[in-house]
Amino acid sequence: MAEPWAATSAIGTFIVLLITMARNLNIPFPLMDLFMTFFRKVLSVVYPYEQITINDYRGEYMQRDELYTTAEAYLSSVCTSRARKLKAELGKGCDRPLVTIDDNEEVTDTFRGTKVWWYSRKRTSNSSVISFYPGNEECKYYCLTFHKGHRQLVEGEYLNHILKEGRAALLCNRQRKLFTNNPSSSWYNYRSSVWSHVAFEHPATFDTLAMDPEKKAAIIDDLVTFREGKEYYQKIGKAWKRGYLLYGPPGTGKSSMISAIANFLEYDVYDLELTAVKTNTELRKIFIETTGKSIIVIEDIDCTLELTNKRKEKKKEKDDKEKEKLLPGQEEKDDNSKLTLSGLLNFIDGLWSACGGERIIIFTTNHPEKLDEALIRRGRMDMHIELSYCTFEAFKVLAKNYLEVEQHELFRIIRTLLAEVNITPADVAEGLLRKKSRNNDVRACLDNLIIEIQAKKQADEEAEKEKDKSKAESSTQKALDLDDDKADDIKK
Ligand SMILES: Nc1ncnc2c1ncn2[C@@H]1O[C@H](COP(=O)(O)OP(=O)(O)OP(=O)(O)O)[C@@H](O)[C@H]1O
Ligand SMILES: [Mg+2]
Repeated sequence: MAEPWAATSAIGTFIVLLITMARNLNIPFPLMDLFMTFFRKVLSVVYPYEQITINDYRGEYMQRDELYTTAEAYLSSVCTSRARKLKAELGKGCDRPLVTIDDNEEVTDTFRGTKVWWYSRKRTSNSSVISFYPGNEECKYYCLTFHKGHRQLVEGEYLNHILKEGRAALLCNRQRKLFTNNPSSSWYNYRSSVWSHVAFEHPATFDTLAMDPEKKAAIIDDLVTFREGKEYYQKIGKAWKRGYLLYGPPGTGKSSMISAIANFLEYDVYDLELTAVKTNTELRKIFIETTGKSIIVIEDIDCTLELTNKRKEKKKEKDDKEKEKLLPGQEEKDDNSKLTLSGLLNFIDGLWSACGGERIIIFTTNHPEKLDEALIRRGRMDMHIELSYCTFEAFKVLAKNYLEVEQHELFRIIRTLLAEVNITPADVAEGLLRKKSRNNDVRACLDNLIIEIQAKKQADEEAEKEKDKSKAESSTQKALDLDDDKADDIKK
């Protein structure tokens, strides 16, 4: 049997010839119809192929069909080596050109030992109506042709295989994004949406992140387990999401770690600015408009909302008094008209998290002790990660990245100093930076760092002395005040 496309074009030419002949010989239509029915029956015996058409656009509003885009990506990743005519396109949201088979080109693919044929085709409309929608004048489509004996395999498994592999290929090729939420006052403009985005291009990775190697390995292990845990999460009945609380002093790498996680998992980042959110209802809308394979970040959570223990307690007393005056049902309505801790908690572990694929939520703070326990309990913030002052191990990572040195005689002095002084990786990184004034010299950079750490040590010691001095002064003052009180009592 000839290849399907050779047979198809031969049959096509034969039919065109027949119709032309029938017209020339004035053969009546019913007779011709009878002949065609008979011809189709014979054809189904001698030509045992069936085909599925996958159109580029579909529906009343001409949306792009996902099966077409995933098939395109699949063919681009799997079959282009077998095609002779290719085309390259820079798709929307992609950071690399997509090379795929050109129009009117054919390729074959083999799935579980079964051969299938893909034809890329273009149909041009004869209609003179001008359409707003793309694809109305010109429709591209793929014809997937297969032996009729393999119909079940193609419909049941091969198309799903195309979807899965094509989605994975699209994901590899896409430009990742950094989203920020727009103030709700601008949502009602038809052009603006809840989130705006730019390309996410932060270069921080786990290789450039200076921290204890064991801790780093544990975090990477946790992320890999999460990424590969779809079936496991389903089995244990948990939404596929994970929360990380990053805490530590300013400049210890919390934001850098978020970028490292995003680059490692190849996820988008949604940087949620809570101060721009006024109510729980707005928060719900914002969360619902995030997509799967994303990281939702709330930086400096202790500064953005009244979520700290003390403020909450004070407020509780006030709220309790006010609630007593409210009518039944009014309380819930009022909670939705402002942003509350319970509103935030609802969305961390509420229903939203179950839809649309895996998500990670990350909070950062300089003061974890100020946060409400409910907010950071395990199950919400599953892993608490402390980013601390620079240790010698962390310094070695920075030295390797910044100066490309793994050993140096000055490392010994730096090791001793780092054990005594609290200095952030940000300060160490700045001290190591290659500069023209340091002639890009490794020794000059390390010397400069030693000077900086020694200066920090001195400053810390002076601050400590100052603290002791003021402590002593205040206790002397207290003692004096006490003496005065006693003297007054005696006088009385
Ligand atoms: N652990 C680290 N490893 C590598 N570089 C670091 C690290 N910590 C800080 N840096 C450097 O310092 C800069 C500031 O760090 P980063 O913004 O990640 O700190 P942060 O903990 O988020 O601080 P803040 O609490 O003020 O937001 C980074 O751009 C990076 O160059
Ligand atoms: Mg930060």
